[in-house]
Amino acid sequence: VPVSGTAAAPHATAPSLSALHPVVELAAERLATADLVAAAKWGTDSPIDDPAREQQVLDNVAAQAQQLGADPDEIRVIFRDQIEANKIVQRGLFQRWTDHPDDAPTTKPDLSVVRQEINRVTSALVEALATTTDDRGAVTCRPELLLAALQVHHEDHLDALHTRALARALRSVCGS
Ligand SMILES: C=C(O[C@@H]1C=C(C(=O)O)C=C[C@H]1O)C(=O)O
Repeated sequence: VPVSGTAAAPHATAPSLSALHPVVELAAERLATADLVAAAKWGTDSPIDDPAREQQVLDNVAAQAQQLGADPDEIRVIFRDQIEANKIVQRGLFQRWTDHPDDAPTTKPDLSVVRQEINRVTSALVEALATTTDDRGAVTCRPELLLAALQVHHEDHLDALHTRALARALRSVCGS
């Protein structure tokens, strides 16, 4: 009798994914870019908070939402949370690197290149939000979101800092 969950078929008995799984996965992917942003800013004059760039991000997602037939204001609110969550990770890493200089990054990514990656994930997340408008308005949204968050937490091996930031990022996904 074959043992279930062996290396040959690791996902054979995996539970089905919640409709909101892509939303959570992309929110986590966007948060993963915060590590690169923090490394790009560490030891430079670039501040963690960049209000002009934030405005650009919010205007872009609102315009994309409009094109996709989603509610631009709703998408803006959700992205304010993505931005706050991103800064939680950056601040957490700055604190960690201040306390433990040996953990500080030794290479500095180019912020403009990292922002291109952020733009890509941002756009995919707006799409995922637009296609889950009905799921996000349903009474099942919160349990589905929690299930998806637990799955992504497990899949991505999120540490405490990224888990806390992910919870912040998902605050308004089911409405406020
Ligand atoms: C990610 C950055 O840091 C902050 C977070 C932003 C975001 O999540 O889009 C935008 C600007 C900054 O306030 C960045 O500077 O690009």
